Amino acid sequence: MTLLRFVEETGSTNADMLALVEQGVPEGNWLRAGRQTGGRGRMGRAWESPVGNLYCSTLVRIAPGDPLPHTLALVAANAVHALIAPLCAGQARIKWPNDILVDGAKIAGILLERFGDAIIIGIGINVTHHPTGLDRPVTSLVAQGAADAEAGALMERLAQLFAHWLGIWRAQGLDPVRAHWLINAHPTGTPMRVVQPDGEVVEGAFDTLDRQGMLILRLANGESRAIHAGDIILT
Ligand SMILES: O=C(O)CCCC[C@@H]1SC[C@@H]2NC(=O)N[C@@H]21
Repeated sequence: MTLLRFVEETGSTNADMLALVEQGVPEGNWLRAGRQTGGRGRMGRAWESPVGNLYCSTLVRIAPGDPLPHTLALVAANAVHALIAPLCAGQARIKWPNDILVDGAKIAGILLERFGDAIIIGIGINVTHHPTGLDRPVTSLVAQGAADAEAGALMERLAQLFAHWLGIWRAQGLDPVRAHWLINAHPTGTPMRVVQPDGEVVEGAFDTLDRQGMLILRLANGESRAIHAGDIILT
């Protein structure tokens, strides 16, 4: 059963969900905040969180037989893409591992954090606002022409879409989730630069996503490189 909770303001819905997980909260719970004062992004970055955008977190308790936990990033990306794509004037695509871009500008981000058998999945969607002054293009649903988009209504639809893709991941495994992700991600051959967590930068072209959810990069010399973590810059 899905349970949606709302708070006007918090530090981070991921941090709050972590506290709920420690109290034993079951799967299916969602927490949404109107604004965050300490929103967390990937790679230790902050996530600007003014009123008007969607900030929410849920949890999945890993059960025996589940696919690899980190592949929940693909479940979340499929759900967020399905929510956003029909509302945007431009083309929405998934960027590995789990950003959603519209015509190359970031509109949503997903942050997975693990606590014991629980994976916390935090989702931020730019609805009415997007940050300015970044070194990368960003956009929002309103900037994409979805003038009526509203965070609360989006939250309900997102919870349904996430439950749908989680059910497929559990019942059928990663393959159908991966296949759908590939249809909606950057096409094979897309040039990209990968900044790995240790700072190493690798240039290449997107080849595919392997069955562990790793990005397979084709290097200029024809070799393949499997990337398990990093920041992707489309070049
Ligand atoms: O860097 C990214 O792309 C991931 C951003 C994730 C932001 C969301 S907003 C709701 C949840 N709470 C957080 O503190 N972060 C995530």
